[in-house]
Parts: sequence; C-alpha cells; structure tokens
Amino acid sequence: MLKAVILIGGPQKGTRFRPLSFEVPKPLFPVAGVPMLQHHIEACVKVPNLKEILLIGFYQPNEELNRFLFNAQQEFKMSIRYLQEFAALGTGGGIYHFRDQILSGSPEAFFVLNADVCSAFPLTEMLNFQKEHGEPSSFVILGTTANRKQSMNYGCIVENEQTNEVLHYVEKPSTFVSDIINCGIYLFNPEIFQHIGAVFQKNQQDMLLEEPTNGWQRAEAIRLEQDIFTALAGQGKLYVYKTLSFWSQIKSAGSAIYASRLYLNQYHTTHSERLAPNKEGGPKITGNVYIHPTANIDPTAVLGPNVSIGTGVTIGAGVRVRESIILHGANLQDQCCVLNSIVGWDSTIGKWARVEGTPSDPNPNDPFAKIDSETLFRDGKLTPSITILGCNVTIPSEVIILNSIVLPHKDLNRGFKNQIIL
Ligand SMILES: Nc1nc2c(ncn2[C@@H]2O[C@H](COP(=O)(O)OP(=O)(O)O[C@H]3O[C@H](CO)[C@@H](O)[C@H](O)[C@@H]3O)[C@@H](O)[C@H]2O)c(=O)[nH]1
Repeated sequence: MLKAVILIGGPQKGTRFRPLSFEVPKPLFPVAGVPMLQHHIEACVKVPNLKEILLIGFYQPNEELNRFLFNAQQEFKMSIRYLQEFAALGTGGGIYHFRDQILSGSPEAFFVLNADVCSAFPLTEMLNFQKEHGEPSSFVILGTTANRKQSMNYGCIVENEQTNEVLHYVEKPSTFVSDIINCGIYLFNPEIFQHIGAVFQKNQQDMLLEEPTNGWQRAEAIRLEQDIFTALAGQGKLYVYKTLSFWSQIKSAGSAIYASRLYLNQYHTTHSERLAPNKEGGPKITGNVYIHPTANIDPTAVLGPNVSIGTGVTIGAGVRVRESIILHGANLQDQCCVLNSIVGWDSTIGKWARVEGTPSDPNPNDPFAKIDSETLFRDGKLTPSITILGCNVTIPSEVIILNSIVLPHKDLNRGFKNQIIL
C-alpha cells in the first residue's frame, strides 16, 4: 500500500503571492480552473494502490480548506486529511511529527510533494525507477534540468551518471554546483524516519548543551533538504529520477499564470472536457481556455490563449482576455481588455478599460529556463510584472492599469502605471 503527503506550508509562507493569498490559502488558489492542490491529488489518485493523501501544514483549519477536503474526498473517493503542525516544523519536521499517521496501515512507501510546484507528477515512473535502481530501501528525488544561473535558486544534485545515485546535494548554493535541480517531489519508505529521527535526537542533544532559550521547538524543525539529503548523498541511499516532462515552481502570482498555461496544455491528454471549444453562439476561443460552466460570456468576446475563467464571472460584449486568470464573481464590462493579469474575486472592470501586465515567462529560447519568481522590487523599483487586482476592486471605464498591484476593496478613480495601490 502507498500513501502521499502534500506539504502545504502555512500563512507565513506564500508572501510573494499577496494580495491573492489574503483571500484564500495559496495552495487553494485556482490554477487552470482548479485549486493548485487538486492537480497533485489527481496525480496521486491515479497511482495504483495509493490509499491515502495527507496534507501537512500550519494553517489553522479554515472553511475553504474544509470545503476543499470534503469535496475532494467525495470526488476522488479516497481518504484525504489535513494534519496541522503546532508550528512551522520545516519540510522534514512535519512528516516526522506525523510519522505515526503516515505509517498507520503499514504503507511500504509514500510520496512527499511540495504544494507549490506544478508538474506532470510522474509518480508511477518514480515507483518503477525505484524498483529498477538502487537498493530496495532507497529514496528517490524527482529532478529536472535547469540552466546554470537559475539552478542556484533550487536544491542542486550531483549524480553518478551510470547509477543515478545522488553523490552530492546542496540546497540553493551560492556558486554553481549542478544543473540538475530538486523538483520538490520525493518517494520515501518508512526508513526515512530513522534518518529524520537521528537529526531530531542530535538537535535535542545540541540544545541541552546550549544556553536555555525558548527554542524547544527548534529540535523538531528539520529541513529535508539541508538536514537529510545533504547527509544521505553518497551513501547509496538517495537516487534522482530525471524527468523531461513539464515542471515549474509556483511562488509568485506571475508564475500561477505560467503554471496555468502548462496545466491547460496538459488537459489535451488528461481532461479535454476542461478545455473550452469554439462553438456556435459562444465566444471566440484561441488556444487553451478554461471556462467554468456558471460563467456568463457574451458571444462577441475573444478569449485566449491561456485564460481561466472562474465561477459566476460575467464577460460583456467585445471583451478581450489573454494570458490571464479571472477569479469567481468578476465582472468584465463591454469592450474592456485584460492581458497578463489576475483579476480578483468580485472585481469589476469598467467599459473600454485596459488592464495589462508584463509577463514573467521563462526565456523561450532556452529549453532549460525556469520562471524567475522575482521579488517585488529590484534596485528600489517595482519590477514590471503581471497586473493583479485584489478581491472586490473596481476599475472605472476608459482607464489603463499597467504593471500594477491593486490591494483588495479599492475603488479606483483613474488609471495607474507601475504602482502598488494600497
Ligand atoms: N508542512 C510544512 N510545509 C512546509 C514548511 N515549510 C515549507 N513547507 C512547504 O514545503 C514546500 C517547500 O517550501 P520552501 O521551504 O519554501 O522551499 P523552496 O524554496 O520552495 O525550495 C524547495 O522546493 C524547490 C522546488 O520547488 C527545491 O528545488 C528546493 O530544493 C526545496 O526543496 C512548499 O510547498 C511549502 O509550502 C513547514 O514548516 N511545514
């Protein structure tokens, strides 16, 4: 029997996702029409003999999360539970804290997935790879190739090219180590807890020797990457399965638009029913577009490529939307234009208004380029990025909003360019 754990972090995480993460926990933000986490769950339920999915994080249980869990259990007919850490215990501390829950029912192996990645999740391939490579109790990291410069933003893996054993692991190195990076998707077996447990014991002993502080939590805060992988590298225990399929991190709101594009494209093979067709009396669709069945769209609107339209959205005559996510309840009035933007829940864009951002796509000429999840400011200036309207924002008619972030509940009375509107 197999299980899967999804590390969903908590409210202090996902800061680059503000103001969108004010309204909904980042792992539930819709990407290609469904909550980010649902893509992980859909991949897990396809794995034969996978019996339970555990979400581990430090969010207070909340209505959205409960509703999501309830719906997902119903839809996928699988046990999907949320386990709340008492504090941020790190990527290794959380699974160690809940080891009894993970091991109940005696799974022979379990996946651990970072929630903030978008991937084709080649989980069955990882299982097969594990059977063919290394010793029976070895662990597998999913890896992909990045370019030299960007690789340093990730965990970097040096492998034995014949055996794929991980010989050396460095988390976010300051100089180049390897262009194979950690995708944040792992296959473990119960033995991993011995390794995490040894780090926990050592942390505890170290703390006894230190001056007393209120650092009692520190022994439990364990990072898989720095504390476990670095030590396991070169021990014949850790292997890397390199994937050629799509993969990206979802850190910033801009990367959610990019991730949407990747998932919409995958829908051709996995969920063709989620892709809007061009049909008589409907809007003109170019490329891949997701439209929730409750959205009300004027037939003269032109949508796509890479557009996701949420529940109850209204789109008026002559509206143009491209490379954007329109969240539920938004109202795009006649002839407005939305490009490279995220329009927040229940926002209204007036007639003939133009809401536009700058895409932060990876360099299309570099096959290994990843999306740069830029910080908001560079050299004291706001980095040009996608435009984000928080929830319940009103944009008046006939204005331009360019490369701006508008915080929730703002009623703007003019156009803005390169600004954060508080
Ligand atoms: N439950 C729980 N989850 C956590 C915690 N801290 C982080 N997470 C979750 O663990 C994942 C990793 O988060 P970060 O710690 O922010 O790491 P990162 O910068 O994303 O880097 C990791 O992922 C990269 C791939 O996306 C890797 O390349 C890198 O090596 C590392 O594993 C995210 O899904 C985050 O929500 C925690 O204390 N508790």
